[in-house]
Amino acid sequence: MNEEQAKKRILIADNEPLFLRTTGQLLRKAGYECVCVPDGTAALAKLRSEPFDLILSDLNMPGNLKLELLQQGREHWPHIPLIVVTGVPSLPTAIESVRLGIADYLLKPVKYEDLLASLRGVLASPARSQPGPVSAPTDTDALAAKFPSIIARSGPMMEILEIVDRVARTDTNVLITGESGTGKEVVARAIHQHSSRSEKAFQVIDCTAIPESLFESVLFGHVKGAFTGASADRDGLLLRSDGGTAFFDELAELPLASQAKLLRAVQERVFTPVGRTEPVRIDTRYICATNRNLQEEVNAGRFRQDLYYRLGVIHMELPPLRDRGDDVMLLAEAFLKDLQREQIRVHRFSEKVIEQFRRYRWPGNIRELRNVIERAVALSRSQTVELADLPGPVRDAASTPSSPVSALAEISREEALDNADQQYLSTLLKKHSGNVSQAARQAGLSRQGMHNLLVRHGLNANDFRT
Ligand SMILES: Nc1ncnc2c1ncn2[C@@H]1O[C@H](COP(=O)(O)OP(=O)(O)OP(=O)(O)O)[C@@H](O)[C@H]1O
Repeated sequence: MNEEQAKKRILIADNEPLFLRTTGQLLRKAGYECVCVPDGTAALAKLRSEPFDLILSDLNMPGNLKLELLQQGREHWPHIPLIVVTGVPSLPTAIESVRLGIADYLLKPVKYEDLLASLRGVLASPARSQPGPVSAPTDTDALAAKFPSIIARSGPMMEILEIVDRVARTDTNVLITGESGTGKEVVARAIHQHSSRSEKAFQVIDCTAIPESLFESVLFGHVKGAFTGASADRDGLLLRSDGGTAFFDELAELPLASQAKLLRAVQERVFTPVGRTEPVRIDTRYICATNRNLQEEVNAGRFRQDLYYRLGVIHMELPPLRDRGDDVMLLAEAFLKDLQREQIRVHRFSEKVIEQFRRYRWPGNIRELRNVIERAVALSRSQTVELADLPGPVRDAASTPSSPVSALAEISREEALDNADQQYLSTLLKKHSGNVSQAARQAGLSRQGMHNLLVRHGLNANDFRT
């Protein structure tokens, strides 16, 4: 038994007798002192009469059906970190728990190792595990001003900003989903910048850029001589996020074997560099992003459920730009203003352009909007962006298609080539079932080059997946 643990007193509240008994026994064996109670009311009574270092609480139990234990616990004993264990995950309660400043949120059945890892992590970082309850939601202007990097005013985005505001104050792992170009990385950075980890690194880890065979070495590092070519000790990407945030982009692309290795680092908060035997302890918050539906990936056996639960404690789905109402014009004006620093002569959009911006469906979302505006500003011959400065798909959105011959007669050579390019890319993506890397290889382009072309033509590789 370790001295440190022997001093820690844990209050366990759960109305499942079996869970209560076994958890109490296991944690006592691990050296903790445990007090077990069957409901929220008994837990509050214990808190009033005895000192505790941590509360482990069920969500759905008598005396906590309206989150009384969580609310009063955080209000009267904000110094005692609280871990929630629930059998019924639900977004509203997860968000509400986060709002109240809970330190971790675990799903039943909880593996004993996961529980221990969570307890140790929370007890080891007291300053961050007690973010305290969050004040009432601020008004729209104040919220928008708080996150200047996220330009938004629409209802769906204000809800997102509220969640960003809340989760930034906790250490909970966050999964951000949404179509390509909806701002997942922008949101992840905002969470980091407003968190207690903001002084430390925000480390981007692009899951598509790490070959499966090098995953451990790239992520965890290696020692000199660990394998052929390892000529010196090298730290991995994960270590750079120690004390800060690791942002795993395109998480769903991670092969299953790599997922298993990542799971250990996430749940046990340790990893072992290649060629070493001693594990390294790490204090990282995970924010992950993907444009796939991770639950579907789990159902299809392509993504580990345990990792999904660990990383997706809070799940935020970013709305596509077409569902953000007039945010499209807010963003367009902001991008135009940005560009004016270099291109002072263009400073407004014509009425018809504004109409098309509102009508077009923006499959490449905000990234596409930005590219369209950059292109238009470069092409524009006056102070106003006109329809002719927009690429074909945006200009023609929702207009009745004319016959190919008359359509061709109306457009410039550049546009005709543009259209042919778009058709070529569609055929290529169809052939490779939406696999951008394969399509890029056949076209003799880099993956990024292909990605840029797709955005320019308003194509989404996901639409070609089979
Ligand atoms: N709300 C926003 N306000 C201002 N700029 C934004 C906003 N959302 C996204 N952007 C800009 O749009 C571009 C794409 O954003 P980002 O890379 O965060 O999207 P993403 O969803 O992570 O894309 P992908 O899925 O392709 O990785 C970036 O240039 C970013 O700065």
